[in-house]
Amino acid sequence: MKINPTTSVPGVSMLEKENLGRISQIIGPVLDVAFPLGKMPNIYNALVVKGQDTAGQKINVTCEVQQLLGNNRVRAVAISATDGLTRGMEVIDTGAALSVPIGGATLGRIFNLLGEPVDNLGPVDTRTTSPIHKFALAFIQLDTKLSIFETGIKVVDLLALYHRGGKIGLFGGAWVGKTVLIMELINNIAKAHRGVSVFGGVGERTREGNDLYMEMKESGVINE
Ligand SMILES: Nc1ncnc2c1ncn2[C@@H]1O[C@H](COP(=O)(O)OP(=O)(O)OP(=O)(O)O)[C@@H](O)[C@H]1O
Repeated sequence: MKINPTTSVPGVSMLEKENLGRISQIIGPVLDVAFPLGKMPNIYNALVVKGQDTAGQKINVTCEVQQLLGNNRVRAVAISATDGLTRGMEVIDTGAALSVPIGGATLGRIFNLLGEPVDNLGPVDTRTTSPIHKFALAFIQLDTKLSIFETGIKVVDLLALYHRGGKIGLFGGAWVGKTVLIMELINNIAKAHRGVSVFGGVGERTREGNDLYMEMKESGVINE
């Protein structure tokens, strides 16, 4: 059974309660969690830490299992800050990878990595969700007719074509224009199509993510 940690509110379902672990080590964003014998979560499962820090503030941190360490321990990476987490805290295995909303309702919206809207434009229809880790399509399912995904950026469309339905990464040295290029892509694609859905990654916590967020705010792509 798949559970979307972002939609399993309020509280935690009984199924989630069944598989509880405890934090055994925290190093920055990396958590080691010990689970009962025979109840190890799978790699990529989402774990949720809910509790209170020493100041009484509520904590709700989602992590993703990256490694099985042996001795019933897993190593997970937190998707948000781990401030306030302490050893011994309860960790819930949600039994599934993180899922995010997909489909028409997501167009023109901006989400964090948990699939929660961060553009203050209200809730999004979360009936159709998809896990963030999936197997790639089989060759026979792929469209054999290649087509170009036009970006409207001349140098890209001419020299480094994007394949429709493919994935792209943007790598470059410091201050060479990665953020500007991403902004331009978002802007052109949103105008050319019905909109664009933006899912933030761990970068949300980095200066890169903040730059992007601020620029989108200034250019009116998001309202806040
Ligand atoms: N095509 C361009 N022509 C002129 N200036 C540009 C161009 N692209 C980006 N810049 C300028 O270069 C600077 C760096 O751009 P940007 O922030 O997009 O780089 P970055 O690669 O994302 O940087 P960082 O590695 O620090 O995240 C900015 O001042 C931006 O306005």
